[in-house]
Amino acid sequence: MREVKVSIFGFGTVGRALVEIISERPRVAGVEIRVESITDRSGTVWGDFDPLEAKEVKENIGRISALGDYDVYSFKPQELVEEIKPDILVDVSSWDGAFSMYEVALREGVSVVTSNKPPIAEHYDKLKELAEESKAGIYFESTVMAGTPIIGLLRENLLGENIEEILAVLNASTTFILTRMESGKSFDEAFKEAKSLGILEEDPSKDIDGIDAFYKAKILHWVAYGEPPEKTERVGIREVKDAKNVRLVARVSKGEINVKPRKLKENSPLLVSGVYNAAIIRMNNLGELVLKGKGGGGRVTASGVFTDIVKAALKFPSPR
Ligand SMILES: NC(=O)c1ccc[n+]([C@@H]2O[C@H](COP(=O)([O-])OP(=O)(O)OC[C@H]3O[C@@H](n4cnc5c(N)ncnc54)[C@H](O)[C@@H]3O)[C@@H](O)[C@H]2O)c1
Ligand SMILES: N[C@@H](CCO)C(=O)O
Ligand code: NA
Repeated sequence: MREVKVSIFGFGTVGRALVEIISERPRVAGVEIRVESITDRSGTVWGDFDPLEAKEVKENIGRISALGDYDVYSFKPQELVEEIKPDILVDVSSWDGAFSMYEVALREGVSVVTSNKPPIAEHYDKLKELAEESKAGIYFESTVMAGTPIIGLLRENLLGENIEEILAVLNASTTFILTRMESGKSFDEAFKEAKSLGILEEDPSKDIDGIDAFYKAKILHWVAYGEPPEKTERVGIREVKDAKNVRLVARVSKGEINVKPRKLKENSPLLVSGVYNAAIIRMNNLGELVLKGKGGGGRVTASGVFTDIVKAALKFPSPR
């Protein structure tokens, strides 16, 4: 059994769901996962604490520093890796600037697992280079479609294909809002309901204005083509009046991404509802491949993060 020490950065909806799944499945595929530290904005707990007790304290008191009987450290994010030296850094925070922390981790040979999109969307080439230099890995399944495995599908498979186009509904919050508006709810009523599901970003304008879907489309472009897009367009859902069969659709093709509301045909695989995402991948040999699955929610996202932790522990290669 190979024990891996993980440092969890961020302890919100996804981070707390992750410690639940780790407690349910501590040993998988010859890997034993040990939570070495957990960080939120109030500090870092490190050592022989019970992650489920930390989850209770976070949920009841709101900050992990209230976990009594354990030392609480106030590491800067970069210090965290240098002091704790985990095997794997798991970022489940909403810190857009987390790239600087990943850079330190990868240079130290610490693999990075993340569900946080901006660092991957804005710095994929540099992160890949750092990972290759230090024989660490960068894994980000849950940045796109949460635990639904579109990233693994593209990074580890389809290597004989030209990816001609990807059309996808990648944001669960706007799908939820649009489907509630279809059934007669106002935008504001639907927005409030989405908030209660725990799928909205810490800054919900990222969902509404298409920024979250745009980050995800950019990540798909990086993985499919190994470069950033030159041509981009982004329109959110604030101006949608008739929501019937409308979804926020991302289109990715070589050199170009756009995100905008589109009215879909009744039989379109993209006409998803609730927290479901869907993607149509068009290729030269395989033709059309459709992937549909949940794209939001704490455990849905933590599931993809968990798989990436095991892949990182096994030093799973990612050709793309
Ligand atoms: N919830 C989902 O369905 C889902 C799905 C896919 C990806 N994600 C992504 O996963 C990440 C976590 O999502 P969530 O739903 O748990 O969000 P959340 O808002 O519930 O939790 C984010 C946590 O990060 C913490 N944080 C932010 N900046 C920090 C910093 N500088 N230092 C320490 N802690 C910091 C916040 O305090 C918060 O506790 C986000 O990047 C989100 O975009 C979420
Ligand atoms: N806010 C995001 C969470 C999943 O990335 C969404 O609604 O899809
Ligand atoms: Na995914």
